[in-house]
Amino acid sequence: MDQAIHPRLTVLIHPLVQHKLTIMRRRETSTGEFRSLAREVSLLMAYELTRDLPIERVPIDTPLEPMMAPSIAGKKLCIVSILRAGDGIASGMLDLMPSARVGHMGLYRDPATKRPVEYYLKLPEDVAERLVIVVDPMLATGHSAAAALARLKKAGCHNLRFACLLAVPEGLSVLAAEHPDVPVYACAVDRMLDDHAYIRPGLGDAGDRLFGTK
Ligand SMILES: O=P(O)(O)OC[C@H]1O[C@H](OP(=O)(O)OP(=O)(O)O)[C@H](O)[C@@H]1O
Ligand SMILES: O=c1cc[nH]c(=O)[nH]1
Ligand SMILES: [Mg+2]
Repeated sequence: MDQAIHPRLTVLIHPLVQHKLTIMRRRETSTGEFRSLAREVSLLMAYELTRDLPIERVPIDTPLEPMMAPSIAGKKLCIVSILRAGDGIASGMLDLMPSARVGHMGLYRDPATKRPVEYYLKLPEDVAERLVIVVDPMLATGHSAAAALARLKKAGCHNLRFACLLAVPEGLSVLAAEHPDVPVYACAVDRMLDDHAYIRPGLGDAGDRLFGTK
């Protein structure tokens, strides 16, 4: 059903992911717990997102004998965090992939127009040669993610993936229309957007919950 909205959507139905996400959604979950859970869920997401990375065999010596052992081929990947809430996802992914490069893109949603406004951009120089995982916990209208992906394509990136905690059909449709080539990973697809473009049932404002700003 969700794949009808976005043909390259993967929903992470693993019980650990779903259980942790439920705790994150709860109103009474504290900032500290929310942040730790975001990190744990993101590590699990990174495991799924990297399942198909190309492998090559390299010669190594074990203490007992030489062997040809599997190793990830090519340049390592780059995580691009959509500030500021994306940082809550990037940190968990970096726990699993500590040598990944990291780019930052500052986008905020104009409260009146609900459209993203770019206020910061810093990418690794060789970003175009890397697999780029764009992270932001919330895919709501989809315009922030679509703008981020468009900006990265303009910078020459052609191997892109987008990862979020929660998506809604509206945002998935925007990504399917504007970036059908980009696989999307989400932990859940929620019911709808409300009149303020918040995800329902959702988890509230991801940035505020991660950083305790409200
Ligand atoms: O799909 P969209 O409708 O574009 O909305 C999603 C965006 O809104 C949130 O960011 P926000 O503007 O609250 O910024 P913040 O991360 O600084 O809190 C969220 O983290 C996304 O970036
Ligand atoms: O529900 C939503 C929508 C956008 N941004 C959030 O943090 N939460
Ligand atoms: Mg916010």
